Formats: sequence, C-alpha cells, structure tokens
Amino acid sequence: MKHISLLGATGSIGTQTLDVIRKHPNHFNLSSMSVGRNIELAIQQIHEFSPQLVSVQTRDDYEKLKLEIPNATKVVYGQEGLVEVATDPHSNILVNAVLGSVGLVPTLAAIEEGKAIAIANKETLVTAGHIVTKAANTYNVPLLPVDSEHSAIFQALNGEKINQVERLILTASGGSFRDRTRDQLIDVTVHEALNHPNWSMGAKITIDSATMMNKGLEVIEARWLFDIPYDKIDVVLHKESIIHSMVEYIDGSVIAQLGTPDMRVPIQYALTYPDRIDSISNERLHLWELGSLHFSKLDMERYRCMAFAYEAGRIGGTMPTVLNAANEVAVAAFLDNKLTFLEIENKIEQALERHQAISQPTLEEIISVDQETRAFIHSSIK
Ligand SMILES: NC(=O)C1=CN([C@@H]2O[C@H](COP(=O)(O)OP(=O)(O)OC[C@H]3O[C@@H](n4cnc5c(N)ncnc54)[C@H](OP(=O)(O)O)[C@@H]3O)[C@@H](O)[C@H]2O)C=CC1
Ligand SMILES: CC(=O)[C@@H](O)[C@H](O)COP(=O)(O)O
Ligand SMILES: [Mn+2]
Repeated sequence: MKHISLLGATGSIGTQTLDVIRKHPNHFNLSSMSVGRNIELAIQQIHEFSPQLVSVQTRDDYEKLKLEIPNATKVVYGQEGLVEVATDPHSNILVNAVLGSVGLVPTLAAIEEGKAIAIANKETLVTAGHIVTKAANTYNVPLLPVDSEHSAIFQALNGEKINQVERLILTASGGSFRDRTRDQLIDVTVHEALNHPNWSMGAKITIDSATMMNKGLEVIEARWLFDIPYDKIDVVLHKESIIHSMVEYIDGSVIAQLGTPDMRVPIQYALTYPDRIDSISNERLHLWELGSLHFSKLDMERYRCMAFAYEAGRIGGTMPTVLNAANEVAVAAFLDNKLTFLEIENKIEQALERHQAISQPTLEEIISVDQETRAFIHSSIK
C-alpha cells in the first residue's frame, strides 16, 4: 500500500490523481492533501477520501473548512500548510500537482524527509532544478516524472545509461493556435487560447501550451530530470499528441512511448513504478483508427518563448527562475484580460533582458529573484 500526500488536489492533475486512487483502493490511500481556494470541491474530496491532514491557501478558508469536515481531519493553511502536507509522516510518496514555483519549498522539505516525489509541478524544476536534483541525490529519493513527455522519456530510457543517448526528442502539439501565423495572434481571446486541441488541463498550462512556453519549460525540466545538456534536447511538432516523446540512442535506434492523451496513465505509472497495474481507462490506442501521425519542424521565430527558454536554460543560474516567474505573472495577467496574448512574451523578454544571472544560486537567492521578477512584471502592467 502506498500512502500518498497530494499537493494541488483540486486541480486537473490533482483530481486525476484521485481518480487513480479511487480506482485502486488496494494499492493507494490518500494520507494528506492541499488545495488552493476551491473549498467546495475540497469538502467533497475530504468526505470521500478521509485524509488525516488538509492544507488550504488562506486563513479565512481554514476557519470555514474546519466547520464543515469531521474532526479526524486536521486543517492547516498557507505556505507552512503546504510544507506540513509534503512532510506528512504517514505518507511515503508526494504527488506534487500544485501550480507554480510555490511548490519548490514543500518539494525540498519532502525530499529531506526521504519521500519519493512524483512531480507534475514543472515550475519547481525550472526555477531551481540544480537544488532539487542535488537534494534528491543527497537523500537518495527518486524524482518520478508525471509530465507526459518526461514519463515517456523515462519509459523509453528504461534504465539505460544517459551516455548512450544521442538526444531526447520532446513532442509538442502546437497548442490552441498551432494553425495560425504570428499576425493572426494579435487579437486572440482568452477563450480561444484555452481551447487546447488534445488535452483538458488547467488554465495556466493551457496558455503555456499556446505560447509554446510549456515546451520551453519542459526542455528545462528534461535537462534536470535526465541530467542531459540542452544540445541533446530537441522538440518536434506532432499535432496528434499520440507519441508522447522519444529517445534517440547513439546507435540510431529511436524508442518512442505512445498512448491516447490521458494524464491518468503517467500519473499511475509514477505511483506504481517499477510495476504496472490495470489502466483506469478502457480506451486503448488503435493506430488504424488514426490512420496517420504528423510531424513538422519547430520554427523558433514563430514560437519566441521556445527560444527564450533554451537561452535562459543555457545561461543557467537564476535566468530560468526569471523566465518562470515572469511567465507565471504574465499568463495570470492574460487570463485576467490585463495583457494581450503577444504581450506575454514581451513581458518575459523584458524581464530576461534586465536580469544579471547569478550562477549556482542558493535557495534564498532563487526566492529573492522570483519575488523581484514578479514585482517587476506586476509594476509594468497597468
Ligand atoms: N494538467 C495537466 O494535464 C498537466 C499539468 N502539469 C503540471 O502540473 C501542475 C498542475 O497543473 P494543473 O493541474 O493543470 O493546474 P490547475 O490549475 O488545474 O490546479 C492547480 C492546483 O494547485 C492549487 N494552487 C494553485 N495555486 C496555489 C497556491 N498559491 N497555493 C496553494 N495551492 C495552489 C489549485 O488550488 P485551487 O484550484 O483549489 O485554487 C489546484 O489544486 C503544473 O505545474 C502543470 O504545469 C504537467 C503536465 C500535464
Ligand atoms: C499533458 C501534458 O503533459 C502537457 O504538458 C501537454 O504536453 C501539453 O501539450 P503541448 O504543450 O504539447 O501542447
Ligand atoms: Mn507535458
């Protein structure tokens, strides 16, 4: 039996993690969870899964929630609450499905407690990959990828040595605007941007997918998860999202992982690794139903966020922290109709241009650069 702590239970990955737990009660138990502001859904989840510990984002919601749930569930809140859930002594694995770099400190705390980490929260690896991977090595805990591309690479690697890899090939759907030119992006709406062709996901990652920043963040995520240089990480456009990613070996063999677009598959694999159990879904991949798969070369001028991510990743230090923090604030502003779609990348570019990277930053330096970048972007938005 695996006892799970879940950060971000009310989100897209969080609710799908609960689907997996619900389907396999003999394998998994929910020990603790965190939510943000969706208290109504949290109450339902607490009644169904009876976690012994729950964290909410604000003190007000903490006061409300305590009145609505059984006394057996302890309620905590804020950043300290996230850390308390992540270090829950009754759990042996943390599923980090919270949104944004707020996941960093709880992840490090869980690693220091020796917990395995199933990581969906890519912003944590982007903002401080060197610190997270060093801590995981020090405490000898596995970082198990949940992100579909990284789960695909993990499966295609299947324990082979990274020095036998020629390159990793991440697939990218192209997002909601894949068939538009840059000129056709000037007036796009939030509603249009949220219409991903293949995946149903949270709002922020869906916008990241449309700007291609999602793939940029994933390139940096892959650099840290698989300890491989940027020159060996490629991206190919693949509009069907059936091949989730590939590994090309030095002998020319390419191993791909395929499946219907269903995040419950990589979530479950991270929880059962190195074993596999029945799929939650009856839907199977029938290639004859698809007929053909398509691939095309990625144009870095069309997708400027990809170029920013490679550049920030190669510079390293605090540059990816700036990339991530600027993106988080700019995307939130776009969702709030305070920026246009193309202004997202302009804001990120401004933040990167003014920053002098600190190499090998400490956790305190990362947190300070993250906050300073957020303040800069906020102050530049009317
Ligand atoms: N969705 C997907 O298919 C995929 C997602 N990922 C990654 O997984 C992570 C989660 O994505 P997704 O599930 O789509 O996101 P959602 O927006 O759907 O969910 C985010 C979760 O985090 C909570 N949350 C948000 N901000 C805070 C905060 N400041 N403090 C505490 N809790 C907070 C939300 O709470 P509430 O809703 O209660 O406010 C919610 O539970 C991201 O890093 C994303 O890139 C990776 C691959 C695929
Ligand atoms: C499901 C998942 O892992 C997402 O990150 C997905 O890959 C987004 O798709 P694109 O970024 O390729 O549009
Ligand atoms: Mn992905």
